[in-house]
Formats: sequence, C-alpha cells, structure tokens
Amino acid sequence: MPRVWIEKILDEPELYLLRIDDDQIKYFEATWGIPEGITYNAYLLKLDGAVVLFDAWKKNYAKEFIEALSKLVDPEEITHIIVHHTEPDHSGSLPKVLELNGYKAQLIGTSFAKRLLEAFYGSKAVENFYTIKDGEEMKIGGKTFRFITVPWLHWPDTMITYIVEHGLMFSCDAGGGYSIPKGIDDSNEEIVQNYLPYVTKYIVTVIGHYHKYIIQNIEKLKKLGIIEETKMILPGHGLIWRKNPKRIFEYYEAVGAGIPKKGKILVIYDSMYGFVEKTIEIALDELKKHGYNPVVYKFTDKEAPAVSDILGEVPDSEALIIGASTYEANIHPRVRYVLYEIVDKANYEKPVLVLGAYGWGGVAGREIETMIMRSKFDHVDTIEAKGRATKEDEEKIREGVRKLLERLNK
Ligand SMILES: Cc1cc2nc3c(=O)[nH]c(=O)nc-3n(C[C@H](O)[C@H](O)[C@H](O)COP(=O)(O)O)c2cc1C
Repeated sequence: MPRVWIEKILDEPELYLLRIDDDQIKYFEATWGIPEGITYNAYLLKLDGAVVLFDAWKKNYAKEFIEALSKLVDPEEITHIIVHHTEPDHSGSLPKVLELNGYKAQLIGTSFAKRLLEAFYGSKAVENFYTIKDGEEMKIGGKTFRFITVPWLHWPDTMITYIVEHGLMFSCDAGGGYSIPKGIDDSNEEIVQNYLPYVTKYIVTVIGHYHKYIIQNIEKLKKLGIIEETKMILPGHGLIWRKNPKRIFEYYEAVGAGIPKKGKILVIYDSMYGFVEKTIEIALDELKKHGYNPVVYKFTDKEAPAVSDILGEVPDSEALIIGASTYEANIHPRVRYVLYEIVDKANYEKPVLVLGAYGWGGVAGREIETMIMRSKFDHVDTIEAKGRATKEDEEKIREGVRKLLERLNK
C-alpha cells in the first residue's frame, strides 16, 4: 500500500511536505516501466494570513491527499494554490481540493497552465486563476514569491516558485526522479546514491525529448543567481535537496550534457536464434581484452528488458554497440523501438558500432545507420554476418571494436 508522509520541513516559515509513495504504478505515463515506483510531493506553507498549497497528487490518490492535507489545515482555509505544472500526476487531486475549499483560493500559474487546467477540469477550476508573468514577484503572507517560467521542463506550462527571503525553490518536475527513497531528503548519502540512477532514468524518459531545455533553463536560473543562493530545492518527485541543493542541478546538467563514465560501453541487441549473439560475444571479448566492462541488455526468447532502464544507461555511457537481426526487411522490432527512443530522448554525440546478422539480404544494418546518421550519434562501422559469423566476420568485428575504442581515446 502507498505510504503517506506528512513531514514538517521547516519551523520558520512553517513548511510541510505531503508525499505519497506510489508503489502500485507499473508504467509511468502508460509507457515507462518503473517497478521502483515514484513519489508525488506536494507542499503546504502556513504564513501570516495565508495558507499556500504547492501542487497536489495524482487523481487515484485524491482521497488520501485530502486526508493528509486535512491533518494540517481545513481545506477551506487554503488561500493560494500554486500550480507549477498541470500534468495530472500533480494536478489530479486539485478538483477535490477546490471543491472542499469552496473555490475561494487563488490559483497561480502560467497562461499555459490556466488553459490546460480548464481543458482537464472545466472552467470552474480556473474561475479564480491568476496568470503570472515570467519573473513576476508577489507578496503573500509577508513573503516574496518569485515565479520563473521554465518552459519545456517538460511541458509548455512549467514554472518554479522561489521564496526570496528563505531561498526556497519549489521546482516541480525539475530536480525530480523515479523510485521511492527511504528518506525525504539528501541528508543520507546511501539513500542519495541509490536514488541518483533513477534520477537519470527519469530525466531521459520524461524530459529527454526536450533535453536541450534542461541546459537552457538551468542557465536561466544560474543567470538569475537563484541556483547559487538557493537553500532548499523542493521537487514534485523524490528527494528534497537541502544539504547540498546545487548538487541536483549539477546532476541534471551532467545528464543533459551526456557526461560519460570512463569505461562504460552500453551494448544492446536482439537475438532470435543466437546468430546476432555470436557477433556480440566476439565484440564483448575484444572489449574485455582492452579492459572494458560493458553493460549489456539483450532481447531474446527468454528476456525483454525494460526500455526505460536501457534509456537510463545512455547518458553516462562512453559509446554504444547495437546488435540487430534483419526481420521482415527491417530492424528487429525490439531493437527498432529502443533505437527510436534513444535517438528521440537520449540523443548524444557518442560513437556507435553496429553489428548484426541476416538470412537472405541484410537490411537492419543499413536502417540503423540511417537512424544514426540523422541523430547526433557518431557512426563508426557496421558489420553484419550472413547467419553464423565466419572467421573473416570475426576479424572485422574485432577491428570495429578497436576503431570504436580509438574514437574514445582521441
Ligand atoms: C520472422 C523472421 C523474419 C526474418 N526476416 C528476414 C529478412 O527480411 N531478411 C533477411 O535477410 N533475413 C530475415 N530473417 C533471418 C534472420 O535475420 C537471420 O536468421 C539472422 O541470422 C537471425 O539472427 P538471430 O538468430 O540472432 O536473431 C528473418 C528471420 C525471422 C525469424
């Protein structure tokens, strides 16, 4: 059952975390396999003469959200609701909150957020909506709220809120990650280390399509001096960053830029009857001879890894080896889908070696080359075997691996 956390984060100003651990979800956005689950984080701030709610939870947990919220405040007393991003994993419970609030609270968000809220929940939901301008400041309960738009992180509606006097940054999806961390913040390094790979997976699968905006928006926040001075980052998923708040944005930047881990080669392949696998075994042997320790994902008649996990491995890889069989004059469907998603969401300047096997006319290699040529990836070579790899193929594969490694050492 999902665990609910109601945690006081600060005494002054009086700030609470409302978090639910969604361990029931299987596919985030009905696509990305996340057996590790995800948390939805909302925040409540009690000020002099104002009660401010920052976002909410998914609709499935509206009942739990109201119960948790009601332990801190009568929903009728909420004066402001800040909507950072309208994706229903954050906004789904808002209609229930508004109903219990008697629609008295002022909603605050971008013009895009207003339009989307209306489309999702009807015109009554936005009756009392205030549309902010980028950089606008507003006094609420004696504090200065600065609203900064961060479009395409990862919807057009997205903004963050910065409370100037206390250096509090409510960042919604930016700074978030998958999984259900055992704590609420970054104070325990073991929890952080377990969590960070799920941050990468989240960035690639959820924000990856717009990954240039990660860099752009972080630059924007840097220029405003906000990242430098912030004391706490409070995202809509995962851990709160208070011990070292800058760390999560540095991590986001590193993933956005695809900074590689020395020696990590990602190998992805399909093999129906073992012929592609043979070409991969030769490549793995050559990699090992050169001291590399590859990370391997394979699609066979016994296993099909989650595409979300594979995507999470791309940003910190030095290079990729893709192995595919030709299937009905195309790339095997499993590898075709993975590649499509990699090129779309994890498109980096990294070298790629293509291996494969075919029966009567190799097509997969050529098709993969075309996909790579249209991406930022750097095509090194394509070597395909007609069925079983011959001695000659073996030599070419080993040579291909050496060429791939040379690119890394340039
Ligand atoms: C359903 C199916 C479709 C195939 N389509 C093609 C094809 O269009 N062209 C071709 O050359 N080989 C085709 N093949 C043959 C495979 O590409 C070939 O046997 C290859 O060696 C398979 O490698 P693997 O056993 O590692 O998957 C097909 C095989 C299967 C099972």
